[in-house]
Amino acid sequence: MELSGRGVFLTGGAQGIGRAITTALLDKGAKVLFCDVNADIGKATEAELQKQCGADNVMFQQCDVTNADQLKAAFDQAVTKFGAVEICCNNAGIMDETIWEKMLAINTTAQIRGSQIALDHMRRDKGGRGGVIVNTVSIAGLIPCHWFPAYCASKHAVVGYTTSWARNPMAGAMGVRWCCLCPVSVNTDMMTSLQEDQIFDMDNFRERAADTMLQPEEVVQAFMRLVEDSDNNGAILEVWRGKGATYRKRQLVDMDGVSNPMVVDNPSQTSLKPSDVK
Ligand SMILES: NC(=O)C1=CN([C@@H]2O[C@H](COP(=O)(O)OP(=O)(O)OC[C@H]3O[C@@H](n4cnc5c(N)ncnc54)[C@H](O)[C@@H]3O)[C@@H](O)[C@H]2O)C=CC1
Ligand SMILES: CCCCC/C=C\C=C\C(=O)C/C=C\C/C=C\CCCC(=O)O
Repeated sequence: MELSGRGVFLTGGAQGIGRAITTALLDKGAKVLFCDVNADIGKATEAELQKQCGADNVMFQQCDVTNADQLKAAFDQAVTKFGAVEICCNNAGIMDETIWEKMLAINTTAQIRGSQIALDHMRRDKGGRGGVIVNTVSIAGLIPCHWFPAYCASKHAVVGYTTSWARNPMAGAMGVRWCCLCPVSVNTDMMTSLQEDQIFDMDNFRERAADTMLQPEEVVQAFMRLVEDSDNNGAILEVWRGKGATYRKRQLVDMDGVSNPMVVDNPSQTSLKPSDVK
């Protein structure tokens, strides 16, 4: 997919992964409306990016993605400004097990709602131009994570939702691709400002994550691959430090030659050992 001139809608773009993706898309000539609940950081980011890339090419809209009306209005604003949206990135997310219902509203419900709004606008069988919907998930959407069970659930749900739409028999006629971006831990505010009680067993996770942490730019490369590969509907792209981005395959594995074969996602990258299989 050629990106120059394409209209983009992205949530949670004031900082972190969303800001890095926005910057990279602008560098490739796309036009981006990013929204965020944080108006101060959003406006500051808008000013910096407009200076770098031109005031007509990038725009910020304050929006709480859990507010359905605000989310629809922000998306519609992108359509009005750019003529059409062909790339939608549902990216806004939080990690805080103490407010898990709000976390599910942001990480899951709003990503589903944003996807539905984008699909309605993009689908070719209803007069749209087609496009791609990329949902920022996480490795936590693919494997169990005892440090943050509700976050993990919020991300697994998005993988199920996104890949289910990709399998729709009408997908070809709709002309809309569905992708999951699944990085391991990334050095952003989400990670650096996390408080002790927001996840379980923080010290253990810190130790585990120290060697595997990505920079936002590494996630951007993976995002670009998802958007630019035009034959990847239903893709789940994992991003691990040192291994770069790899498309994930589910495999039927006979773990120990004794138990029933089971479906495992990339066994070498999970903590599963044959002795774990009951
Ligand atoms: N940082 C990490 O280790 C990883 C993050 N992710 C996912 O990447 C996405 C982006 O996260 P980061 O850039 O790391 O975090 P971040 O905290 O740096 O940025 C998230 C942005 O989302 C915005 N946001 C939060 N709630 C919102 C709401 N209700 N409405 C609108 N905007 C809202 C925040 O204001 C912030 O600007 C999230 O979905 C996160 O789950 C995935 C894997 C690893
Ligand atoms: C030290 C503070 C950690 C704060 C974590 C903040 C954000 C993390 C967001 C994620 O989406 C986490 C993504 C992946 C972690 C899941 C598993 C890591 C397992 C690593 C391994 O097995 O090597």
